[in-house]
Order: sequence, then C-alpha cells, then structure tokens
Amino acid sequence: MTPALETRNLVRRFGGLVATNDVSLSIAPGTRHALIGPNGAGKTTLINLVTGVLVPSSGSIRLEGTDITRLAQHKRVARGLARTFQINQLFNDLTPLETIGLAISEYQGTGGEWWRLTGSKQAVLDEAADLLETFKLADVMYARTMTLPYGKRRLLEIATALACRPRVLLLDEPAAGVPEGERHEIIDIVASLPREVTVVLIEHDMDLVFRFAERITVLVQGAVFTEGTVEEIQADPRVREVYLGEASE
Ligand SMILES: Nc1ncnc2c1ncn2[C@@H]1O[C@H](COP(=O)(O)OP(=O)(O)OP(=O)(O)O)[C@@H](O)[C@H]1O
Repeated sequence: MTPALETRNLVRRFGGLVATNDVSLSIAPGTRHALIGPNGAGKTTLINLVTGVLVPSSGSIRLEGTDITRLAQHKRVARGLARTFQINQLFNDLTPLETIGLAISEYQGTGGEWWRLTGSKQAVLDEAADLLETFKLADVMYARTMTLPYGKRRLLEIATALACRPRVLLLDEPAAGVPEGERHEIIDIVASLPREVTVVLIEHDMDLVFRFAERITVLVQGAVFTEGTVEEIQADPRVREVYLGEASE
C-alpha cells in the first residue's frame, strides 16, 4: 500500500549542525504515529521539512506517493497535509464558530465572502457544527476565543486544521500547556478521528504517547534511533536510556 507520508534520506543542516540526519520514514494510511525523542532531537525540524516551512539540504518527501519536496506550503495543504503549531495561533476576537467557518470558507476558496455572508451558508455552517461537535466545542461556539479555557483553545486549533480536510495531520505537542486533567481528552479526540486521516503526533508526555500511538519513531540527534509498536518501544531498554530515563529525571 502506498504510504500516506514518506521521507527518504532526508537531511537538514543548520551550518555545522545536522538537525535532520538521513531520516527515512514510512507512515501507512490511517496510522496514529508518534514522533518522540529528547529535547533538540530534531522533531520540529522534521515537521517543518514535511510541511515546507524549511527546505531540506537533501533527500525527498512524498505525500500519498507524490513527491512534494519542492512544493510551496499552501500547495501541500491543498494536497491534504495540515498541521498545528506548538504556539497558540488563533484569532482571539473571533468565536469558535466564526474561526471554523472562516477556515472552511478559505479552504473552499470563498474566504473573502465569509464576512459578508456570515451565517448564511448552510453547508459551511453544517460542516462547522460537525467539527465543533467532534471537538467538544459546541457549547462554547458563540464565546470569544480569548475567554475559552486553554484546553478548549487547543482543541479549536486542531479543529481549524481539520477544516482543511487533511488526509495527513501533523500535531506538534497539541496538549502542551494544558492542565493535566484535560490532556487525555485532547489526545483521545485526535485518536478517534476518522481513519481517513493519518495522524503524526510530536509529544513529550509518554503517558499520552502510549495512549495514542500505534507506531512510534524515536529520533536522537536528528537520526532515527528506532521505530516500532508501542509494546516494542516500551520494552526497548535503549529507548529507556536515551529518552524515558531522561524524562523521569
Ligand atoms: N532555525 C534554526 N537554526 C539553527 N539551528 C536550529 C534551527 N532550528 C532548529 N535548530 C537546531 O536543530 C536541532 C533540532 O531542533 P528541533 O527544534 O527540531 O528539536 P526538537 O526535537 O523539536 O526539540 P524540542 O523537543 O526541544 O522541541 C537543535 O539543536 C536546534 O537548536
């Protein structure tokens, strides 16, 4: 089966530092895949290469079999690749309904009209309502985003990425900064998205990683250290040494 996402011998240098070192990954369609590794291992750099924020020094990237290595960021989005960022990047003055409605309209190429026709496009409203329901935001859909609890804002970020109807969704620490009790909810909602969406998650919290992932890639110093199922990674003493040991210090 053609992988949903693939990198081949991907390299990215920053001066003398090799932040991504010959990374070859193959992620099957529908998988919940986690990318872990100690601080500075190159996780965010890898996501930045895949999404087109950074240009690789060498190597290639394929989305559903098509080479996207040189494609502009927005064209990757149009081909089904979406991401969220580590930092909150929402419009604080809009409501969740307006935010999602705008994202759906943008994706459909009618973003400019959204402001004039607010609330008048039933198809957009229906799709927005579905997403707000899935992300447990229906009860706050008319509230200003700035008034929402942080966990709800993070859910809104992911729902906004979903509005672009991605087939591959990349999440960079989506539960970072969220209180302990709400972190599971975010990860569980993401894990239960339809299988048409392949999800790649960067996460430091091992409890969340093991709860979410079917496969895990461990990066160390820019290179793939090992890859396997949750059980394999949990049982690998070398991983414990480089990562889990560090995390429990
Ligand atoms: N724009 C840049 N210029 C120079 N060096 C960079 C740049 N971006 C990242 N690096 C370096 O590349 C290495 C990998 O960084 P990266 O942020 O990808 O790691 P990470 O695994 O995401 O780390 P963390 O878990 O701390 O977020 C680090 O040594 C970092 O300092």
